[in-house]
Amino acid sequence: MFSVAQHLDLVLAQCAPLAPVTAPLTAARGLVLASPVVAAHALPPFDNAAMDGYALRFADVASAAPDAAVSVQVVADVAAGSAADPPLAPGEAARIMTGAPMPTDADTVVPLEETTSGSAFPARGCVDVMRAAREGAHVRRAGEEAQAGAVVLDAGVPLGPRQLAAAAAAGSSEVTVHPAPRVAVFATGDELVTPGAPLARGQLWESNSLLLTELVTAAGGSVTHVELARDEREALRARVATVQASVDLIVITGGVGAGAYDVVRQAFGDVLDFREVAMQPGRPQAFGRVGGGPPMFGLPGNPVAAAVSFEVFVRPAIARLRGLTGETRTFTATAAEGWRVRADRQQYLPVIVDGRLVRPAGAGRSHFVARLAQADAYAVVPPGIGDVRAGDAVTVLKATGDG
Ligand SMILES: Nc1nc2c(c(=O)[nH]1)N[C@H]1C(S)=C(S)[C@@H](COP(=O)(O)OP(=O)(O)OC[C@H]3O[C@@H](n4cnc5c(N)ncnc54)[C@H](O)[C@@H]3O)O[C@H]1N2
Ligand code: MOO
Repeated sequence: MFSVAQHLDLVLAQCAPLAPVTAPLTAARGLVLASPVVAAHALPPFDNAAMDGYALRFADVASAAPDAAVSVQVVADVAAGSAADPPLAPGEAARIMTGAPMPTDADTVVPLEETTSGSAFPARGCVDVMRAAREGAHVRRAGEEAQAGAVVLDAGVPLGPRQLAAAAAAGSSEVTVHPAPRVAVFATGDELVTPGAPLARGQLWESNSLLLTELVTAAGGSVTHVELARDEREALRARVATVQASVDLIVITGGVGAGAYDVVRQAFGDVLDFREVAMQPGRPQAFGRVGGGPPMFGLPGNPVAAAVSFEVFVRPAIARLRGLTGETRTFTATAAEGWRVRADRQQYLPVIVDGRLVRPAGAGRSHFVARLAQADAYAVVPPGIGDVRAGDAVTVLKATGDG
């Protein structure tokens, strides 16, 4: 029997970050940076106004007060996007809009609310300044957020909405990223039929391929192939051989047991590592490569076992292929009620999370796929701990797709 950690070591040793590619920002969401993003220019690129108002020399209006306004002559108008740099003589000002470049001759912006201009906000003529805070007020300085060449995003960062905005603001149109792993999902089992089709005696509606497709997608993989395979050894080998050149990972469920018709073991028993892992559910596991193919998982067919095996082994493998490091998926919670635990295996019990409390979702049997829908995480109880009592602190593994 192998520990969970030992089996995870075997898996991760076979998974390396995928070779970097260049992607346009618009196609990079969810991908992980392989190279840092550096600022092509200073951020902001030029001194600019932080408020709609008047750009002027502070010295001209330093004495301004509500009862002692100082008049300035507005001689120019600078809109955002304007390349103009109007000269300003002492006592002169330019009307300026938020984001517009500061005239070289000005050092301060007086917001329109601090003048007598009111809603008229004139672009020419005399305006009375009632207050000027300080020299440099309401000016956003070139480079105050980042200097040209500064690292804005480090390698290893996953690109979400805010990171993509930062890359765009830094002047990047494309980024160097690890591509999303392409994943093939196979469900196996002669007893399985498509959901909704009539069931004959001995048949079951197939759910693992959808479960795994959605889990892979939510974990940042790209499912490019989904197939329901029959319990025929040569046919499964042929299908895997056909698909493996065009994917980065293969996930098969069912047929890893020692039963007479367990097709994954029959087809790949000589090339994959078939292991008993000290976990409940998910004890039978298979992993390895077929020929020069990509890493391949044989997960147990019981749906809860497949779901747990995904979180414990497949998700970390996908994270590694994506170039992610240090993904933390666990947190500590308190058991709202107790439950039984087998002492010889690491238990993964589907639980309902309620703030910092967790309680079992359903009975935690490995074929209870309908009740799995109530769970939003798995309580992880290491071997040797024994039963959990109400009030105990427990480690909880987040379920993919629930944040
Ligand atoms: N004699 C023993 N029998 C079993 C053992 C054992 O140690 N000795 N282990 C049990 C455990 S634990 C598990 S888990 C399963 C693993 O077996 P397989 O991976 O070969 O899974 P299957 O036999 O193919 O299926 C198990 C169960 O799950 C249903 N299933 C399978 N695939 C799907 C799917 N895509 N969608 C929905 N349901 C699926 C299948 O119909 C079976 O009911 O072995 C135990 N037996
Ligand atoms: O360990 Mo099996 O994986 O319980 O259902």
